[in-house]
Amino acid sequence: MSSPRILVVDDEADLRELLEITLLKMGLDVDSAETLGEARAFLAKAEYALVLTDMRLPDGLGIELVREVTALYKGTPIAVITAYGSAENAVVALKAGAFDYVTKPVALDQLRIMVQSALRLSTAQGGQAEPEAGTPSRLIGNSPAMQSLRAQIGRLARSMAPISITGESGSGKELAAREIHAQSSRASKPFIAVNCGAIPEALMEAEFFGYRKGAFTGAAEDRDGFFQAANGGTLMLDEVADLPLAMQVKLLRAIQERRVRKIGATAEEPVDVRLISATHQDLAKCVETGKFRQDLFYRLNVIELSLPPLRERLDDLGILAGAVLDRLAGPGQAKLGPQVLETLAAYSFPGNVRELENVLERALAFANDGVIEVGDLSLKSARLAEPSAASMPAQAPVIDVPAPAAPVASPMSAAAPAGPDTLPSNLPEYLEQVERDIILRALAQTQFNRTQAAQLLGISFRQLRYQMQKLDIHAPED
Ligand SMILES: Nc1ncnc2c1ncn2[C@@H]1O[C@H](COP(=O)(O)OP(=O)(O)OP(=O)(O)O)[C@@H](O)[C@H]1O
Repeated sequence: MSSPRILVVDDEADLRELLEITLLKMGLDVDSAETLGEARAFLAKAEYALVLTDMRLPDGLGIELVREVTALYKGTPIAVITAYGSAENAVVALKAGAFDYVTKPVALDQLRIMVQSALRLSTAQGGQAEPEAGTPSRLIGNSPAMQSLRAQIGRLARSMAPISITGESGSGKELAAREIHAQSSRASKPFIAVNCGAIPEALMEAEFFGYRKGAFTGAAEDRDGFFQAANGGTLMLDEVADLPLAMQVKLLRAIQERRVRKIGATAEEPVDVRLISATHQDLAKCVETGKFRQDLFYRLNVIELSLPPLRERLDDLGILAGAVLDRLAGPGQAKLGPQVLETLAAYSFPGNVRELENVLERALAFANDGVIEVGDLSLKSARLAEPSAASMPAQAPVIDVPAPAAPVASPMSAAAPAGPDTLPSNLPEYLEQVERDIILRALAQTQFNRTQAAQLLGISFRQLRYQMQKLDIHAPED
């Protein structure tokens, strides 16, 4: 069997030679072109497992080749070599469909990592441009929005370009990120999702980059961070807008250098991580208000993937509800009674698919013989959707379900001040009690619907879940 063949396109003889030698040593066959014209001639004659092109060539720009290869040789990944610090070129190339990039001076360890990743792509998918038709997706739904989303994911899975996923809370951002990873050549490596809003600022650097034994008090042994844990795979930065500015600087550096340094280590180590970020906030607005760095935004936001809210794809309600019930009760064991789907379609689902899951889980607990009736639903009447010809029954029903007994906030203990002028005797304990009290009140108000409680409190579902775990708050049936 012949070795995979790589096409190198560069007019600088020294660099070309270095690339050729490195690739040959990896057991690969190499063709070299000095110009776009020569590269086109090679491409017309042979199939390549990777094209690696410089950006400036005597007869044009490498980006032209990126566009041509992306359009004409769909199964062939193309990567570009960009000048150091030229984030713009790298981002433009990735947007145009480049698989990846390396910066000059070319670090050979990074080059090898990139080439291996391109080779995995051609072996994993046999050089196909799209994932095989019929591959089951985790993202359920047949609405046009979901079909287009799945097609985009299929294309995005084939590149290293950082993706920024936007969408309301619970709309499936993490699920989409997992799907991209699962369809990529990185699927056999880890997918690590990090909730940036849930990590205390003081621990962030250690959590992201790891530390060496003895780096600080309590560092009893070497520990990897998220970047090392996700090496070869995908790192999802969820709620990325919550990253403090100091951490944004460090993250930007790690992305630019593709290297990280553990706290207490002297040397940096290369990391091969595909980044996916997600937020339910408007990141561009965060840049305007100075909360998020422009340069990091530019690096993370190379490709945008936007998830539609559930209320904009109500056609999917039936299939989603069916899948959720099958998962909760076993296949075919539970179903929706008359008018339930219409009732659900009249609700605006601010918490999206997650809220649908919560609503059905709760309803199933009230349901007789696995048949959910309208009365088993506990939807907030205030949140019913604006009427829309497609989805609304004539009258939006108002459903009031008695709240199951939710724990009631306990009175403040001795840590609390006796009056407005007295100070608490133990501030952390006091603050914890205040937080617990507020969370419990929000949960009681929403009949323990965590999605709605998080909304009431203006925090994300994950933040609420994290705080509940921290404060040891459980749902009544837990
Ligand atoms: N299209 C879908 N098909 C099936 N399940 C879905 C879909 N979209 C979301 N879900 C389910 O909804 C729940 C929430 O999804 P996910 O955690 O991906 O949302 P998110 O947008 O990342 O939420 P958050 O903004 O709170 O982090 C999960 O249980 C997920 O499996």
